[in-house]
Amino acid sequence: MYFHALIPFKPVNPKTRLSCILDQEEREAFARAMLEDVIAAVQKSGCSATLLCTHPFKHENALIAVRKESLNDAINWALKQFHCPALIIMGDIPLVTAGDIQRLIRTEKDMSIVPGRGGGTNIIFLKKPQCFRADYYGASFLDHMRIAGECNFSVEVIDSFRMSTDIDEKEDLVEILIHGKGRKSREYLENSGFSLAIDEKGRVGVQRDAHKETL
Ligand SMILES: Nc1nc2c(ncn2[C@@H]2O[C@H](COP(=O)(O)OP(=O)(O)OP(=O)(O)O)[C@@H](O)[C@H]2O)c(=O)[nH]1
Ligand SMILES: C[C@H](OP(=O)(O)O)C(=O)O
Repeated sequence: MYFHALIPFKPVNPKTRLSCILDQEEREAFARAMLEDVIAAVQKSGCSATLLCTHPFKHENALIAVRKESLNDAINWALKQFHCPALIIMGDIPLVTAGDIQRLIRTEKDMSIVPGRGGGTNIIFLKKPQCFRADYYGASFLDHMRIAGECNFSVEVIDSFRMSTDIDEKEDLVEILIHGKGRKSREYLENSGFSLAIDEKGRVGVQRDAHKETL
C-alpha cells in the first residue's frame, strides 16, 4: 500500500526543551538528524513524504510545504488537500521503522493512532483525512480520540515503544543512545560527545563530553 505521509517540521529554533544541553545551532542539526531517520522509515515503508515546514527548507527525498500558521492550523489545512489516506507523523520519533509504519497503515479500522509519552500523539493514520481535525498540544491523544468519536471513526490504538518514544527532554536522549543503532540521530549525539551515564541510584541518564566536536 502506498500512502502520503505528512511530517510537521520546525527547522528554526526547534526542540527548545533541549536548550539545557544543546545550543540553537545544535538543536537545529539534531532536529534534522531525527527528521532524516523518520523520512528514511517513511520511504522504506513505501510512503512518500511531505514536510510541513514553518520556514523554507530543502530535502531531496521529500516535498515541502511552507506554512506559517500554528501546527494545528497547518495540519488542518493540509488534511483538507488529501483525497486519499494520510499519515501524520512527527519528526521527532527517530526510532520508528518502516515495519512500524506498515503496521499502522494495514489497520482494518478507519484510523490508527500511536500515543506519545505524557499525553501527546506521535502518529495518526487516517483513511478519510478530510473528515478529521488535528488538535495537538496538551493531552492531544485524548483530544484525538474524542475527535475520532465525533467523526464516527473506528480506531486502533497502537502500543509501540519505538513509535511512542518522542524526543522532547534531555532524559529522552537515553533511548536514542540505547536503541538507535544505525540512526542519524544517534550518530549526531555520539559525535557531539553524548554518552550514557548511570547515577549512584542506578538510573540511566546522558552526559556530554565538552571536548568533542559537534557535527
Ligand atoms: N509545521 C509545524 N511544525 C511544528 C511546529 N511546532 C513543532 N513542529 C514540529 O512538530 C513535531 C513535534 O513538535 P514538538 O515536540 O513540540 O517540537 P518542538 O516545537 O521543536 O519542540 P519544543 O520547542 O521543545 O516544544 C516536530 O517534528 C516539530 O518539528 C509548528 O508550529 N509548525
Ligand atoms: C505536538 C505535541 O507534542 P509533544 O509536545 O507531546 O511532544 C503533541 O503530541 O500533542
